[in-house]
Amino acid sequence: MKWNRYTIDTTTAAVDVVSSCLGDCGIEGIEIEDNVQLSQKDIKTMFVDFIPDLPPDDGSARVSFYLDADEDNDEMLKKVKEELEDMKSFMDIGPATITISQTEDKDWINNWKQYFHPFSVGDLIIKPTWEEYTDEMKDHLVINIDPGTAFGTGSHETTQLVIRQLQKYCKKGDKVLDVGCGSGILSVVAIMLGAESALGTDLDPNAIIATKENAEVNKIENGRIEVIEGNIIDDKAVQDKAGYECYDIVCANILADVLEPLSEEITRHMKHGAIFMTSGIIDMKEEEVVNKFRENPELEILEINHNGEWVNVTARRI
Ligand SMILES: C[S@@+](CC[C@H](N)C(=O)[O-])C[C@H]1O[C@@H](n2cnc3c(N)ncnc32)[C@H](O)[C@@H]1O
Repeated sequence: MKWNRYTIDTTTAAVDVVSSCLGDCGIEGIEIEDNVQLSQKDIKTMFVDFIPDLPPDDGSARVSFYLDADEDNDEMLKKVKEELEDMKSFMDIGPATITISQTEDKDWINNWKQYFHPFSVGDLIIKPTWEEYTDEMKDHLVINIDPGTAFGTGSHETTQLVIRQLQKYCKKGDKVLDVGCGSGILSVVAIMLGAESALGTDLDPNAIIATKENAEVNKIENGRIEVIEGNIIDDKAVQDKAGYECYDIVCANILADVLEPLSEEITRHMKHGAIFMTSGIIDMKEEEVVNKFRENPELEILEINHNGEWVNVTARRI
């Protein structure tokens, strides 16, 4: 589907007013671009793979909206222009010029790919599926990843914290449960490190698709990576499918609010002595999560590691 993208040149001070004027015209869904750096507080509460470097903030901003390119946009555009003109008599909204460009859905979905390039975590190299193998990769374990619209290129600190724990604890023949598998990256890494099988679970149907595709692209034999859509914390059907007392390793890179109830449920699925490696915990929640883990008498905390603001807690089932 083709869209016309209309971009209004305005100022950071007027962004809210311009956005609400678009809402009044009946436009749903806008995009705001400015060069205001994210605060540390913003960054801490976001779960994003890439934070772009921005040029200096010059006070300018752009507000864009999208209209179906196959429809007549003239009437809506006239309405928007009239609203902007009205507003100009009340406050400075910058030039308020409107420029048009065309775009397609797939551009929005694939835009992030320009930032994703091969990188290493310890000895392991993580490579986007669309990039070529190079000579430097030949003595390394290389995994190919295309997360699609799921989370998990491997470049996020939280994913890397778990990958390092897998490198430390994953043994040949292990059975792995990957709760919140996203792109399936942790399951693929576990298999590459010698695990016998990995079961991924996720609430997001796109994660289920991405995990299957990433298993295939890494030439992992059928059946070694399986996936279930659903919530192991409170869905009996998912719990039964996953099975009990059968995993050597459970990895879960999910936010603290999910890990806390998960820490009550998960030991039933783990063998005695199995390892529970978690990440996705922002540092301000570390103490809360650690205390919650300590409430489960079957969990013994082995390690706490940090990467930037993110925390990994690794525990063992007694
Ligand atoms: C930060 S991503 C981690 C993806 C990947 N495992 C990684 O380490 O890069 C968290 C994933 O957990 C999923 N998720 C959130 N709550 C969940 C739950 N209760 N059960 C299963 N998956 C969940 C999200 O849909 C998301 O795909």
